[in-house]
Amino acid sequence: MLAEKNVIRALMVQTPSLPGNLGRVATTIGQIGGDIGEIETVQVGPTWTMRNITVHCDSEAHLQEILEALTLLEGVIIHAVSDDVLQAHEGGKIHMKSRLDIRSISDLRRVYTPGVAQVCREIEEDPEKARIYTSIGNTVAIVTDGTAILGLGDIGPVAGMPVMEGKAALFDRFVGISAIPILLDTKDPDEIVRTVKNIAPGFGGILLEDIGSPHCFEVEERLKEELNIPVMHDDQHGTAVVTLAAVISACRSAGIELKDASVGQIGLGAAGLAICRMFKAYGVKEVMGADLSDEAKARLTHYGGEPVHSLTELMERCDIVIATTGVPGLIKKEWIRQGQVILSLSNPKPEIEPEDALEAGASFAADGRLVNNLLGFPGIFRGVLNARSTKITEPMLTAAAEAIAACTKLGHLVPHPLNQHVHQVVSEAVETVAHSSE
Ligand SMILES: NC(=O)C1=CN([C@@H]2O[C@H](COP(=O)(O)OP(=O)(O)OC[C@H]3O[C@@H](n4cnc5c(N)ncnc54)[C@H](O)[C@@H]3O)[C@@H](O)[C@H]2O)C=CC1
Ligand SMILES: CC(=O)C(=O)O
Ligand SMILES: [Mg+2]
Repeated sequence: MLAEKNVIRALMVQTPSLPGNLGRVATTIGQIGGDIGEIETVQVGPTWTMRNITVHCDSEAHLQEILEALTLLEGVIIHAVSDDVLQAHEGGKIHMKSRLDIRSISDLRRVYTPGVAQVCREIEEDPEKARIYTSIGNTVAIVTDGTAILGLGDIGPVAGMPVMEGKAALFDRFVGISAIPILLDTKDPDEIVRTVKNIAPGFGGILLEDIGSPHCFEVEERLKEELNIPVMHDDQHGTAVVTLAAVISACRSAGIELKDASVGQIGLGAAGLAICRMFKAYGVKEVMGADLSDEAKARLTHYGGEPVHSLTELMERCDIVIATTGVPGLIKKEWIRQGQVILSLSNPKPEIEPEDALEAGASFAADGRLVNNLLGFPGIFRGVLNARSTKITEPMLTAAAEAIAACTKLGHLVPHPLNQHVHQVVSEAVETVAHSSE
């Protein structure tokens, strides 16, 4: 089984400035099974070169093995080893910035008092003008109660903040939306709904994130009903959109008719139930599901899916298997059938490593790093905010999934997430549906 390379370190490495020396370092790292990420030249001396090399290792012991091997190389000096991920998080990942420069007294009077009072009056007379004269229409609240942070479970909202900051950074990077994490010190659905309603005037939309099931279902439904701005639980619908897109692409490459295929979902929580609902709504006839909870299985039945008794039954019967349980290593290699599509989407660790699934005979396999809701939520919100839509509807989500699939290369499951084009096409697809239903 291939290990997971979850230990990421930046090595400050000095080598002689002669051809082949970087090659010696890279070969040594590779021979011991380390994966090289970024290489940055930070300083060039008279006879030496200093580089920052990011290395992905299986464990601390594996890292030590690599360091020891490097120190045996003649002329190579390791000056520092730092934790790249922790370092990137120092001080947090986001920061609210002024769009206007404030240098003179007249700037001050225009941006702040007394000038600002005139703008307040305009908005008081016509609240719609808040869309023009404030950032509200381009701002999304990322709301969590910390109860299902990735697959780490109920670790609380503050421990979940790095995820929320990450989502905010992605909103900014991909679609220019300003997003603000809101951490809730309550898990009570009534209180969550009341709090989100009370803060909603400051936002153009609400992204619910990592709120556990089953209370996430009630919270989202009530907020959608009671607010006149778009609300979406990312773990449900963002994930369902990207999963459907990946499966459409897999079927296209494998020449399978998706609607006639049997789809099996392991884990019927927030992500899993929404995936089943989306496949049913897309016209897939056979959608099966497994969960430890009888209530979760009853919800699947309510939406037209078929609960199965065991994971092995599901693995035997389904052409396409998706897992969102948060349980690493849940799917055994020996359960995989030749040609199956296996999407083990739990973060930070999947139910089966894609390499293992492929080795066991899967035709396509991916984990939650690749098939990730980051391909969906930025464009979906850009689209509804552009259209000034008050809802995110099922046809919009289907259009988003089809847009992602349409810009996926044959043989791939999804487009590269850093490809700006995918976020733009999702946004355009959602906006088009929003305008057509006005
Ligand atoms: N790749 C992506 O874009 C996304 C991945 N996820 C991942 O999916 C996982 C679950 O997230 P949520 O649905 O929000 O959590 P959740 O807590 O709502 O759902 C998890 C479900 O899995 C079930 N489960 C747990 N162990 C099981 C087992 N051994 N067999 C069958 N069912 C089992 C639970 O009963 C529960 O219904 C997390 O690891 C999360 O990171 C979630 C959203 C997006
Ligand atoms: C990607 C994501 O939203 C999750 O794993 O919870
Ligand atoms: Mg999430």
